[in-house]
Amino acid sequence: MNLIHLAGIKKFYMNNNRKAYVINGISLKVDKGDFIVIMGPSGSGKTTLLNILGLLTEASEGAYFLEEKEVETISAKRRALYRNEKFGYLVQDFALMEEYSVYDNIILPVKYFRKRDSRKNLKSKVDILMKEYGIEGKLKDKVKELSVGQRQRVALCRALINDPEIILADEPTGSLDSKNTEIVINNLHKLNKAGRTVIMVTHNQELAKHATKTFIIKDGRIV
Ligand SMILES: Nc1ncnc2c1ncn2[C@@H]1O[C@H](COP(=O)(O)OP(=O)(O)OP(=O)(O)O)[C@@H](O)[C@H]1O
Repeated sequence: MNLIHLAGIKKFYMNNNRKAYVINGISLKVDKGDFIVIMGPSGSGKTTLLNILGLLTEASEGAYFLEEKEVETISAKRRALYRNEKFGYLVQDFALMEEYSVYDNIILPVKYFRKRDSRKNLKSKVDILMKEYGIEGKLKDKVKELSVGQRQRVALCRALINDPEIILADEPTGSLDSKNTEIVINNLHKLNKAGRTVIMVTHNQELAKHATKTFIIKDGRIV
């Protein structure tokens, strides 16, 4: 069973009453345990594709099968649940809330979509993750007080708080020096080896060498 199957996906935005296609007929398959790398020039549609994969953006045409269920046929409510439970997101510059505590940043995905966790349960999940990534003791610190390395670990904890099967990473190393890039990549590899599927957009050719599949996108198509 494919974890993900995209069949002829297109996405357009209206520009002066005309359809401007940013994704123009992409078909691909992702298997459980894959480490997928998506590359391509700036503006080629990589982020849009990642957002479609992560159920953040709806495709305009084509079919998206998630575990063989066509996403279109899933109710909006269930889709939101899937989005939050199946996917963890890691983005460039981490998109953390600077003025908030580490704890509040990590639980953000839970806060928005899932109320089922008791406070105590949640706290213990956060503790386990923070320990795993060596930032225990930073729970109440504001993110703006942290180093780059600590921030990236907070971002990883946030991506993992719902124990997602799939990690979507959009240029997670884009703004990092080589040491921190290596740490992020090693962490993604560890998570992949532990059974999580990773889909990563990157400009860094070096990082593609670990991929199980690499897709090069140009003008909204796989080339
Ligand atoms: N909401 C939107 N409305 C209109 N056009 C959009 C929208 N979002 C993205 N685009 C356009 O879609 C194209 C693809 O954008 P996308 O961000 O997916 O590219 P990318 O390959 O990730 O680029 P980069 O490497 O620079 O981040 C761009 O031309 C962009 O301007």
